[in-house]
Amino acid sequence: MKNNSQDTPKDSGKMSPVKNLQIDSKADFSPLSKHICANNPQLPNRRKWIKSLSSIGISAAISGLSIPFANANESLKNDLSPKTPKSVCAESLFTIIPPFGVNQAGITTPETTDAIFVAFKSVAPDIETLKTLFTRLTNRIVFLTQGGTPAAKPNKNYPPSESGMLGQYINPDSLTITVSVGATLFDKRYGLISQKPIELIDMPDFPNDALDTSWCDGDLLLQICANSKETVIYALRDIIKNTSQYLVPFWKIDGFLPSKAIKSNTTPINLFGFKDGTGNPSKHDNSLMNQIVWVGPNSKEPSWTHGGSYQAVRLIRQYLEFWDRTPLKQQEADFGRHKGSGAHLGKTDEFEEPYYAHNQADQITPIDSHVRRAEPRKHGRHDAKLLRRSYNYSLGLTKASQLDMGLIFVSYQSSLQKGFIDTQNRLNGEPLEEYIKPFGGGFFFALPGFRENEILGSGLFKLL
Ligand SMILES: C=CC1=C(C)c2cc3[nH]c(cc4nc(cc5[nH]c(cc1n2)c(C)c5CCC(=O)O)C(CCC(=O)O)=C4C)c(C)c3C=C
Ligand SMILES: [Fe+2]
Repeated sequence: MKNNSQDTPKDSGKMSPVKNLQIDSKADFSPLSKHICANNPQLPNRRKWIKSLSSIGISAAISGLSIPFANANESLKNDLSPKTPKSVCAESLFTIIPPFGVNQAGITTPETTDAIFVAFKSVAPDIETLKTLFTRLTNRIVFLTQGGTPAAKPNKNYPPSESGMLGQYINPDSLTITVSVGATLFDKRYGLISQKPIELIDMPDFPNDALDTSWCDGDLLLQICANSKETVIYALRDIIKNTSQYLVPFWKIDGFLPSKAIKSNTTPINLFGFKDGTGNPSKHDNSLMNQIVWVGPNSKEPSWTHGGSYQAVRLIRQYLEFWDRTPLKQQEADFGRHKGSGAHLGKTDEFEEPYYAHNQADQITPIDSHVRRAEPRKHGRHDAKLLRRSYNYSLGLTKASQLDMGLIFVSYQSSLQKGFIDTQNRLNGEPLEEYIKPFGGGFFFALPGFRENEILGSGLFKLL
């Protein structure tokens, strides 16, 4: 019988399939706790939950047998996009975001309270070893995101198979692990040059940037999201333990979002005290997502990229002490929205369109404001062809005894140029720049999704 260690399935460097158990995507993954989900008020009791698991074959996972991870049932197989689960309870330790699909999870799936972004340099000596790395990574993602019992305890003369920090059962906790690659992975080392996504470049300096190279770029980026700190830390430790021959962590930053907003599925409020995310395109609009987020067959991109997305990550320090001494009127003018409601200036509803959408001559929202520069609405909506999925960070104090806090700005887009770069160029010189300073991040390409029995990035490797 196999367990979930890094050698399951065979870690031979060949594109060996990932085997797994079947799980019913419609199964009840509501929490055991007494918490009542706003969108799932009818909770089953513990016995019912365990029954529902055993009836779908999870018992093998719970008892630590062969392949301790689960995957989607037939209906999920037929519909591979990682849809927002219908009865997600943000507080639930038991929510599984299926890792399989045409697109990776963690992009249009619900935001979580916690995240880690970690960039790695690859030390895999050749392409075969790189394939082995992606096989291992896939196996760990499949296990961690669906939970189960860690591998059996080994001989006491060896290190344990995992950290043990989550106890004897690993809950899925809405965990997603999204894998992206940087432009440097396509350098001479692995013979991948011809397969590079055409717009993938190292992140350039923008005018307001003060980039610190120790916080920039990387061969590979993991975005690890879940609804607790311990779940994201556990996942990162597991991945480091299982990939340390191939990957060296290069920079890492922890992100958080207000749990109140995540639980109630409302727009998170950022560190400046403004609702942040209101203007995003709807993740539930598949055709909009295909246009704005996912690389598709209508592009000139290499075919293996279809279903992937360009990812822009910007580490942006926010000068909070300075901001907190700024008059409300100025704060609202800088953003172009009201502080409490998040509505456009002069409006009351968060989602109401601004005056300038219908009349470009209107000045209620200053021309220079953040939202107006980002999304001028000169030709309708979505001038900014990107989907934002940002987190706050907190790194302690600067050498000047100021709060070292800010935004891990993350956007996904089908075109880096039409998405992040064009939008950033419109924002260059905005009044908000007095309060923010980008110091790191990078441009990456989030790999397409993978099916059960497939390996992340297999499309890329098959072409070689
Ligand atoms: C290049 C893209 C963007 C960067 C970088 C960026 C930084 C940044 N943004 C905020 C806070 C807010 N941004 C808001 C809206 C908004 N921002 C961008 C793009 C970037 N922001 C876009 C495309 C939009 C949407 C505009 C619209 O549709 O009208 C808002 C308003 C609420 C919302 O729509 O989300 C806030 C608040 C910070 C603090 C920041 C850097 C630290
Ligand atoms: Fe913004």
